[in-house]
Amino acid sequence: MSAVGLREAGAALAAESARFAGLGWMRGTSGNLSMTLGRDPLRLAVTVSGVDKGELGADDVVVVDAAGAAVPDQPNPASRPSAEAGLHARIAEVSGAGAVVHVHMMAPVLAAQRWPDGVVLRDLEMLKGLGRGAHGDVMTVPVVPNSQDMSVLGAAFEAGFDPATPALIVARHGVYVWGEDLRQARHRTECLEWLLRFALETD
Ligand SMILES: CSCCC(=O)C(=O)COP(=O)(O)O
Ligand SMILES: [Zn+2]
Repeated sequence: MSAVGLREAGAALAAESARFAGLGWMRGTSGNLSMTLGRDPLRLAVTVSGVDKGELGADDVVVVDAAGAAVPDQPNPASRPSAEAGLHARIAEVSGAGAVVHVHMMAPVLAAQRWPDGVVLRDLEMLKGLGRGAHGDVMTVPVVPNSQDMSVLGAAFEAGFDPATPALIVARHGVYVWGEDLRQARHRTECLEWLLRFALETD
């Protein structure tokens, strides 16, 4: 990808990050976002590591491979990709997603604590926001244990992957949501947060 194209991707990631930070879902330096740039070989634009994601600029982006490692010849060679880039890459590869969102909102972490075998959602209009039916359809959001090893998290994700469920909760950590692009991934994230809060507050 050209430096100009990567800058555009970085600007889109920065704008989305600012929205999530504004919602309080990327506190401190938490959270990270990615966009799929190419599939053969897999390439993702991912946010940089360890900075306030509400303050990103267009250059705060790194291109990574299928393992989440920075590829050679980056425009900003000093920038480190998100520590969770490897899981983004696995999700993008397995699901075909064009964008992956990872935020540290509270509802999925609380839900995973209460339902560690998966969070069951049913009979709610907001399920349509995740491509499901509002009646008679049951969506179980998978929960995997947290790990600092992205290949462990990636394997756990893949073992429970359901193409009709574009979300994964990492216990005591946060949530991953994906879609065909950043906008769809954001809408799904917003709807999932609503659904999880409903589940928690009505249980
Ligand atoms: C307090 S944030 C801990 C790391 C984390 O879970 C996260 O989402 C941010 O990691 P990154 O390397 O993308 O900054
Ligand atoms: Zn995280």
